[in-house]
Amino acid sequence: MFETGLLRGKRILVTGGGSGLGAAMGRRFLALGAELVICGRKLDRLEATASEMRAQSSGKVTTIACDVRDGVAVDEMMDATWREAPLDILVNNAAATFIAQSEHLSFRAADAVLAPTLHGAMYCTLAAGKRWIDGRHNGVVLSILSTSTITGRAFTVPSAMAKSAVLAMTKSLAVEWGPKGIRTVAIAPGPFPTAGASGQLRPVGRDEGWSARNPMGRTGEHSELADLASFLVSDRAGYINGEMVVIDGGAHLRSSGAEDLLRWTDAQWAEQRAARSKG
Ligand SMILES: CCCCCCCCCCC/C=C/C(=O)SCCNC(=O)CCNC(=O)[C@H](O)C(C)(C)COP(=O)(O)OP(=O)(O)OC[C@H]1O[C@@H](n2cnc3c(N)ncnc32)[C@H](O)[C@@H]1OP(=O)(O)O
Ligand SMILES: NC(=O)C1=CN([C@@H]2O[C@H](COP(=O)(O)OP(=O)(O)OC[C@H]3O[C@@H](n4cnc5c(N)ncnc54)[C@H](OP(=O)(O)O)[C@@H]3O)[C@@H](O)[C@H]2O)C=CC1
Repeated sequence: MFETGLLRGKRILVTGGGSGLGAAMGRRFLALGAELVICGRKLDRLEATASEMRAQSSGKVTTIACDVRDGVAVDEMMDATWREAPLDILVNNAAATFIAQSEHLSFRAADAVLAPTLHGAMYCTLAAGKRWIDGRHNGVVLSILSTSTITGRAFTVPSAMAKSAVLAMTKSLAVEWGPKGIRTVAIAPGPFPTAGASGQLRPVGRDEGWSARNPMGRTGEHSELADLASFLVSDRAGYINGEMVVIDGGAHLRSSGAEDLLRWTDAQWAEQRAARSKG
């Protein structure tokens, strides 16, 4: 789809790059000539993903264990990265979510989603941005958001709030940092099956009709999201700034995707909570 070497010479950090969509984007960036840094909390998973990537590509892959909820750890990760060379592109992909009735959310439960999804994206963006500005280096920040930024989404309220806040950051920094050579862009994916998203959002017994109800009759392919991300972070998209691109087959034009949960009974929710507390 793209010219070979579209991302040659680009150093890209993907947060949460050890699994799911982060790993899919990382693989495509490598194939297009980029050098990749992936971070997450679980070093063993990062290493396993990096080994697979190295087997498929000659590009350089570095892993860093980093909890993006911890600003000090984020600064240390950026220092370690910059010691070799400046990053060119940051992908804010790490996030957390789960379905729950909002009246049952404890403060800790709300923070378990807000901290990685909102604070993590903000800490990484600030840490990369200040280094780019100090070093007069151009940069791109791509944040992976959700169509909940357009529709809102019942039963995943902390995630919808966090993603909307990161969209506000994307638009605000486009104006503030654009003149300093930093582009900020975002993607709002619809349903793209991953172990993380399915585990958190699709417990056994939840409506199975997502594909059928999608205007395109299917969920997204990881390669489709990776293609869009590759274009948006590339110099070919150099005039796109402050925008969020939706990739969902048109699903959000029909519904937020959570309306089936309005039909869940209190007993079903109680069962969901019990399953969680059993681990
Ligand atoms: C519903 C919409 C469908 C529409 C379809 C449209 C397309 C989909 C759009 C999706 C948008 C976003 C998607 C994603 O983000 S997918 C990524 C999913 N991946 C992850 O979440 C990975 C990271 N997850 C985690 O780290 C954990 O799962 C967790 C989020 C739970 C955080 O772990 P942490 O160790 O920090 O937290 P604790 O286990 O210590 O718990 C902290 C408190 O949170 C409470 N909790 C945890 N899970 C639940 C739950 N399922 N329900 C209610 N409460 C929960 C827990 O009890 C703790 O609180 P208390 O101490 O007060 O008990
Ligand atoms: N799949 C889908 O349908 C959709 C996904 N999205 C978004 O796409 C992105 C990727 O999701 P997906 O691939 O599905 O799910 P995953 O669960 O596979 O991805 C989440 C990643 O974030 C990392 N992560 C979570 N918490 C932290 C933390 N505190 N510090 C560092 N890393 C962390 C996880 O690694 P670790 O556990 O090792 O820390 C994991 O690699 C997310 O932003 C999600 O909101 C949006 C809409 C739809």
